[in-house]
Amino acid sequence: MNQGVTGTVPNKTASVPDDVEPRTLPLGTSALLLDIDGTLLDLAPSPSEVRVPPKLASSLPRLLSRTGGALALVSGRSLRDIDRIFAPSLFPAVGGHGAEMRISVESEAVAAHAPPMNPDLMRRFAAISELHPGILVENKGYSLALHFRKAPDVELAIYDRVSAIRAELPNAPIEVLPGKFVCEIKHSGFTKATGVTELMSHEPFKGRRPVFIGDDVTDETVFAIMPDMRGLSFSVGRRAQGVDGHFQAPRNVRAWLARLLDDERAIAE
Ligand SMILES: O=P(O)(O)OC[C@H]1O[C@H](O[C@H]2O[C@H](CO)[C@@H](O)[C@H](O)[C@H]2O)[C@H](O)[C@@H](O)[C@@H]1O
Ligand SMILES: [Mg+2]
Repeated sequence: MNQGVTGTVPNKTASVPDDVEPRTLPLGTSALLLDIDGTLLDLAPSPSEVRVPPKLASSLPRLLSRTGGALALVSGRSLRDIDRIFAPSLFPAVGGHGAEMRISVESEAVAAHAPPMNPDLMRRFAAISELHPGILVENKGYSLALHFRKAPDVELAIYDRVSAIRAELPNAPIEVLPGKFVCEIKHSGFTKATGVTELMSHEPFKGRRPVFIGDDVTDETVFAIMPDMRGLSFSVGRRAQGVDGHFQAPRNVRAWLARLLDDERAIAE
């Protein structure tokens, strides 16, 4: 059996054809780095309404074991939220777009890379939700997300208010991160890419080939560093520039992850 990755695009600047999924991976030498919302999980009307399908709940712990612990969730969500969603399973994770990190489920130690957001600033940004009852505030402690999926018409008004607050505080170490029907205000100085770079410097990730799958603009920082790490990247639901392939939807990612376990069984037999 070919244990390499097939179906990759040689010229990374070329546009990505339809559904160029990797066929299989050698789990013994790969590190699986997986975005959550829009990649592993289908999007839901609100952050608390996402569900982990039973098959994924079963395949992720098995993949964690088959990779010798080198599987990590790389998310904009806080680690607390990630653990809630995947309970009772626990995974290594980069949370809050690089704001926090847990390298191993054995130690459970969490490294924090961002201080709590200034309470006054937090209050001012949260008050933007008064624009419309459909705006949902997600307080991550070190950052704040304003969700407008239920009030899409207020997107511009939200960004205007955020810009006005930032203009009053030009030296505040914060930046604005747009996502899917969400405007997030976070500390500057860390990203999913800084998180992944740090994670990959630790055992059991160190020395493995990273394979990152993500769906959103915020995942582009990781797509960009994969070539320097001899890694591979795959986008979901859109053909992002510079990636090695593309999954049509989260269900395709989940099916591929389940197939990886079957492939490994075939290799062992
Ligand atoms: O980096 P990710 O794991 O993809 O997380 C990105 C953000 O995901 C969540 O918000 C998004 O998903 C919600 C549930 O499907 C959806 O309702 C919302 O519109 C999306 O923006 C999460 O709430 C954020 O904290 C993450 O940053
Ligand atoms: Mg995502």
